[in-house]
Order: sequence, then C-alpha cells, then structure tokens
Amino acid sequence: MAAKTFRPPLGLWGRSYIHGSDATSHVLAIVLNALSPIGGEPAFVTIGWKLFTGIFERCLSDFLGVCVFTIEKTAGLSMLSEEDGAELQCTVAVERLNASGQALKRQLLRRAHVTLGRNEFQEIVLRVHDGKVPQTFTLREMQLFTRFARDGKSTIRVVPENTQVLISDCPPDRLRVFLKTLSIKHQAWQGKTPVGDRAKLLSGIPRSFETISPLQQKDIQQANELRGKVNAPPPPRGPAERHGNRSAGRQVKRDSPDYNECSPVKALHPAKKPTLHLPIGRKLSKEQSQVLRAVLSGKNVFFTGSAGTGKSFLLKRIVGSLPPKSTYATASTGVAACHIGGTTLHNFAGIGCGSAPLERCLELARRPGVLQQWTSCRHLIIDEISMVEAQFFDKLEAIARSIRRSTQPFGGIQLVVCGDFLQLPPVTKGSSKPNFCFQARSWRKCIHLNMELTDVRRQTDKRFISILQAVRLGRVTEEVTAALMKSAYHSIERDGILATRLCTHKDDVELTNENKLQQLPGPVHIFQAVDSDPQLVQTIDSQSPVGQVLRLRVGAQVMLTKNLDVQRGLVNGARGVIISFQPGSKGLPVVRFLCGVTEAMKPERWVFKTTGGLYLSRQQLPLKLAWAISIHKSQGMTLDCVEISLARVFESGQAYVALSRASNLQGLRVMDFDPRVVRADPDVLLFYRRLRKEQLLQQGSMDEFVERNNKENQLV
Ligand SMILES: Nc1ncnc2c1ncn2[C@@H]1O[C@H](COP(=O)(O)OP(=O)(O)OP(=O)(O)O)[C@@H](O)[C@H]1O
Ligand SMILES: [Mg+2]
Repeated sequence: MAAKTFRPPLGLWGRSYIHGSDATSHVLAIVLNALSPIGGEPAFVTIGWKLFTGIFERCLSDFLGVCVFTIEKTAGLSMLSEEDGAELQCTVAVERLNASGQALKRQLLRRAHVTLGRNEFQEIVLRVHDGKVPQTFTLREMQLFTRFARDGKSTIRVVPENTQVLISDCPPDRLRVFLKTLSIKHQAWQGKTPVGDRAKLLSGIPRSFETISPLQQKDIQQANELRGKVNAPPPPRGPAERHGNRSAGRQVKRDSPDYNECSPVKALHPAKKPTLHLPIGRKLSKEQSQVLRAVLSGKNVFFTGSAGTGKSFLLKRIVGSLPPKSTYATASTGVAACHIGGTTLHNFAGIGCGSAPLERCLELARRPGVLQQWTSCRHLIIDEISMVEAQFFDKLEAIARSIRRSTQPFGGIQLVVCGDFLQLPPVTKGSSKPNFCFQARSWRKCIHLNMELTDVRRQTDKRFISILQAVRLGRVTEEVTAALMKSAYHSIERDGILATRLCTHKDDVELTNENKLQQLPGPVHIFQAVDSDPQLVQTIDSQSPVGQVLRLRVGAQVMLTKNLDVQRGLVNGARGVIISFQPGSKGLPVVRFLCGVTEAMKPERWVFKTTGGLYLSRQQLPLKLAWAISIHKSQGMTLDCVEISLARVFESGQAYVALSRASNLQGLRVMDFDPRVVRADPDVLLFYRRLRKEQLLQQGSMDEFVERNNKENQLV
C-alpha cells in the first residue's frame, strides 16, 4: 500500500502523517519519528502490527518522548457528532498534586480536545490535546467528580499519577454523555485482569490509541454484574492497592460536597448502588437536528413552528450543546424561562422594562454584574419571542453594539430565537396595538436563517392537529366549530382528577384555587419553600414555577411542575389529586396522577441565574394547585385535561394557545366556543407568508438564501 501524506488537523502543521498497514509505511513512519525533534510536537501514525516495529516504537515513545497514535483518531477530532460520548471541546486545567492533594503545578489549556480511548492493552485512556503536545492519562484508578456537570464542569483525578484533569466550559449535554460513558466503561473494565508494567514492556505491542466505542448494553451488563458481587472482597488492582496503599483512592469523602462518583472505591459497595441502565435520551427529529446543526455552525437562527412542535424541547438541547460560560438562555416570561432552565430576557438585559431612553438604558446595562453578562455573552437564546416587543429588541441590539464596541448586528452575539408569532403577542398598555419582534428595525439584519418545525409532537391525533392548525391561522370552518362545540359534553374527569380551567384573567385563577381549597374538608398541610436567599423571595417568585408557600388538603387538584420521570408519565404539567399525606413530621403528600402512577412527592430544587450571574435556588414540592391556571401562564405547557371558557378572550392567538395545551381532544372541554374569539393577527400572517416564500429559496440553496438575506439587510 502506498504511503499517504496529508496536512494534519488542529494546527499540527508541517508534520507528515503516514497512513498504511504495510511494512514500508510502518518503517517510514518510524524513521520520520526518529527524525522529529525530541520532546517536540507529536507526529506520526502507523497502523501496522509488526512485533519488531512495535518494540521500536515503544522505545521511541518511552525514551525519546515522541508520541505515536493512530491516524483516524486525530483526523476525527474536530468533527464531533451530536451523540458522541467520547470527545469534548472545552477548557482544561491539568494539575499535578502533592501527597495532600494540593496542586504543585497547573497547566491551563483554554481550547482543548479531550478524547476518551483505549490503549493497546484495552485500558481506558484520557487524551488531552490543545493542538500542540497531547497528554495521555491511563485511567486505571480514578475518581470522577461530577457534581457540577450541569454547569459544564467536572474533574477526573488519576490516582496513581496524583494528577487531576479539570474540565470546564464544556457543553453540559456532551459532558453528561462523556462522563456516563467513562464511568460505565470504567466500571465494566474493573472485571478485567490488569496487565502489569513488566508484561507491557515485554509484549512488544506498539503504542496505540483508539477512540472508545459508544456505550452499549453489554457495557452496562458488565458493570451491573460487577456491582452485583455484593460483599465479595475486591481483587487487588493497580499498584496502589497491591502495595496496600489505598489512601489516595479515598481522598474524597462520601459526604464531601464534591463527591459524586468515585471509582474504584465506590465499586466496593455495589449493593448500595442502583442498577445501571442505558441512558435513553429522547432523540431529536430530523428537522430539529437541522436547526441544531445550523446553530452549531454559528448562524443567527430564528426557528418557529406551531404549538407543540418541540421548539422548547429543541432549545433545551441547544443550550446543552453550547459552552455554558458564554451562553445565556432566556425567555420572555418567567414560566417559559423555567422550562428551558434559563432566566427572563428582562433579567439578562438589566434595563427594566426598557421604556427609558437609550442613554439611560445604556447606563443601566453598564452596572457591574449586568455589564459582565453583556460582555461574556456569545450566544443569546430567547424562547417565546412572540411576547417580546419590537422596541425592546431594538434597544437590546443597540446596547449590545455599544457595550461590545462592535458594529456587527447585536454586537456579534449569536442569536438563537424561537417562538410562534401566532401565539400570545407582547403585552401592551391599554388598547395600543403590539409591535411584534419581527417588526423591529434590526430584526432582519440580526437573523441569518429562518427555519420552521412542522412535525407536531404534543398531539398525535391527526384530526385534532388539523383543528388546531385551522384555529392557529384564524380559519374556523364549520367542521372545526362543530368539533369544539361538541367538546363541551366531554366527560374528562377520572379517578377524582378534575379538569384544569384555563382562565383569561389572572384574578380568576387565584380566586378559583383558593375557594376550591377552602371547600375541601380536613386539615390544611402547609409546605414552606427553602430559598437560598430569603431576602430575594420576589425575584425567586418571578422565575420559579412553584410558590413560596404551598397549601394542600386531601382532594386538592394539583399539577406537577417538573419532569420527574418522563417514561412513567411524571412530566411537567401532569395532572393529579392528593389522596393522603404520609405519616411523620414531613407529612409528604401522596398524589394519584392521571397517568395511573401514585407517588409521594419529595421536595425538588430549582436553580435560577440572576442578573450579575448570581445563583438563587428554591427547594419546594414540585406541585401547584390546578383547579385553574391562566392562559398566559399556560403558554409552553402540555396539559392532560383542560376546561376552557373563551368568552373573555381579549388577544389574538389567545384561544389558540389555550386549545393547543391539550394533548388530545378527549382531554379538552370548551365550555362556550364562539368562532369570533379565534383571531390571527394579519401582520403575523403576512410575515409568515413572506417567510415561507424565502424558505423555499433556502431549501434550494442555503448559501444563496443567506447571501440574499445579507444583501437585503444592508439595504434596510
Ligand atoms: N424529539 C422529540 N422526542 C420526543 N418528544 C418530543 C420531541 N420534541 C418534542 N417533544 C415533546 O413534545 C411536547 C411539546 O414540545 P414543546 O413544549 O417543546 O413544544 P413547543 O413547540 O415549545 O410548544 P409551544 O409553542 O406550545 O411552547 C413536549 O412534551 C416534548 O417533550
Ligand atoms: Mg415552547
């Protein structure tokens, strides 16, 4: 086979890579290896398996400090796929520790590639690469600290080497998969007999590094079998244990705040651990993946779609796929922000309601804390854009340019904007007509790509979906009217669970819930939230889906406010009724849900990021009273059984939002349907019509579309 030479990725310029499995290319690689500067950049690759060359390579690697690794793996580094559990791009600090765990030496790599692989002895190896010298760590004995994985941070401590690799600013979803892969593969590997250092040297096997395969059922099985060996004394593993020195592996205590996952010490107590399962994440649809790809390519994207097409679902994935330090997830309302684990757009911007003149808004945005957000933000995500006013958007755009001293639209911040303009419009004072965000002067120059999700995921019944589509566009046919009027006779109560009434006005909600609770017999059980900062109850209230005080009685109609177990139907919005309270001081409520599950509710924790990057949290039961909720608060929700009175509808899109919350027609009762309350804003319809035309162009050639869009923007 002929030797093949090419320019390597990651800036390893000037070096040759040899690709081939024959002896010639192998020897050539070794010669080139020998010629490369000692201790300099890593260089060459061979895929041969000759014993002689293997020993020679090992000698080169060990004594001359030259690194050898396989070609396919290096070539793939910059092409990380969505489900890839073996590779990360993040900031890394490598710390060499002393015996008491203090860092003696620290090396910071701001843009590093971390790859999980196996060496020639099938041991798990971590490779850290910043485009210069790769560092590899064999993970025989290691400790994993995963407590802050949600913030894109984790630490891998390599016990025998007394070294730790600190990962930060990593897209959290990717980090989660990476850590899960590492943890399970490592546990599965515990069952294998380790190869001693002497045996390794004598083996003559050339050094190799192969990216670890994706997590499979067999890995889980192996890990579980190992955990199943309860009370069995562990076989001696690794040099530290063989010498009776296990102290290094115990450096982190079980109750230490940093402790989360620790191997192999934790593996000695398998009985205490739950059985592992293959993580089954809900996959993105094809169109959702396309949007994610557009976002990851750095484009400013607006994506839209009917209610329930998975916009917020996708947005959460987008947030999890971007580096956390520079990504801000926001939404126009607190409830919507909570759905994507973010904050309100107003909170991020720090300019109040934005009605002050631009100069004053700039002063507000330059306050300490707020300024830091504006300068560190590289990706701004906005959900429920339909409720953001055009003037507010223009102000944010001007502020971004001014603060970031950039002439680029939105100061160069990547915008990922999502929502459905045919749902609730911006809230306006009096009877003045709202200005939608797409009517903002800066909208067209800020948005590179308009994309649409078309596959409705909330409802499965085709007939109901087509009824909702007609309502969305304000086209109420006789058939639609008949179906919705007929729903007034739907008997949707089951097992003592009543329908939730969606109200047009907030006051009606509080009154209904309070009255209904009072009418129930039996003692009231009061659950007080634990807030991280009791002084900031109002701020927490504005973002939290649960109240500071929750009053419950047996028979109270409740709604789940968090996804607890999607597979079992315990999802945000699931409806239930309180059937009892557990005995004891805590007296936790037991809820029977419509999905058939009966469960005692335990307190959950919500964390919110406020202006200035401060974290606040609330710990409370994930429940709220559900005899009634407002349509505005229901935006973005999926509800099991709803009752709607549309008589007092006052906004275009409001009837559509209310109706589209129901997951099926049988779970919906419209008390007084009147086709006149169904309205779609003509400006929005026009906007979508234009967009659709352009989207045809986009499908033909995306580049052409972007170019055309850019030209038009320059004219605006
Ligand atoms: N790819 C997917 N796989 C499984 N479920 C999905 C997927 N996409 C969306 N869903 C589910 O569909 C439902 C609706 O999704 P979501 O709330 O994100 O829609 P939306 O477009 O934001 O709706 P709205 O406009 O009402 O806010 C949710 O229950 C969500 O979990
Ligand atoms: Mg949504």
